[in-house]
Amino acid sequence: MTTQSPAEKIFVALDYDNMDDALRLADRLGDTIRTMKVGLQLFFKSGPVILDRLHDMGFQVFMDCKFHDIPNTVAGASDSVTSHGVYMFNVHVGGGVEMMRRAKQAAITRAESLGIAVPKVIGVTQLTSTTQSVMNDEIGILGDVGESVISYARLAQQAGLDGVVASGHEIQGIREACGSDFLTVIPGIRPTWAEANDQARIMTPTEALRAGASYLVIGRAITHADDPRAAALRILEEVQASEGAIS
Ligand SMILES: O=c1ccn([C@@H]2O[C@H](COP(=O)(O)O)[C@@H](O)[C@H]2O)c(=O)[nH]1
Repeated sequence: MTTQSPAEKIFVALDYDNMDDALRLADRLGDTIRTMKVGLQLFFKSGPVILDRLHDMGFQVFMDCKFHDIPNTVAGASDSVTSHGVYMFNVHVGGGVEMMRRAKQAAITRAESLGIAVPKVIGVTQLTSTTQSVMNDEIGILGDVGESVISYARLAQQAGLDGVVASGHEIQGIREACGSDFLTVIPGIRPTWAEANDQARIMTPTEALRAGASYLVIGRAITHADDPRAAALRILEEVQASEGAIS
């Protein structure tokens, strides 16, 4: 397993409503950050061309589309997103094992037919905006939110997925349950100087990397900063300054 630098472990969430702003930000970060996350807001405004533009600029793309549908439909969507050469995409674990299996299989089949790398397929567990009480009282899932995430991670692994999206608080439990090769992609990342906004289960970049996160997803702490590039560099400096934070 190759050791990655902190910058390689940070995915920047390009949550913009237009392609120009997204590409401008990506361009400003291009000498440090390797992977950009494209979500539904930007994708619906730009269309798939945003993926081509980011690839042309040399970025890897995490397509955060969170598929959740019947297995056949998710397999079709996985086939389509794979044909754009993305590095990673995700599906909701709540769709079940068969749905996740079909997503991964479709990704493998399409990537092999195109002779490209098979994308990492990642399962979304409990959203990082979900609190204990929202999960229990609104959604109606009983038990502890952390335990629910770990049981979803086990299901994702059983289905052959490469890892899960979870909060920083569950990294250690996922590693114990699924092993250290199973990827943990962690949003809800907040440096001490950033607002929590709508995120509930948050952690600082340094804490999450210390806990063993494979990747951090960071949006507003960078994109809403007065100087996004300075914010990204500050995060990298904080992480690098914390000895032993990087595995
Ligand atoms: O559980 C989840 C799954 C996905 N996300 C996405 O990550 C970013 C986080 O952005 P911030 O501005 O740093 O809060 C955003 O694109 C979400 O859609 C998540 O936050 N939690």
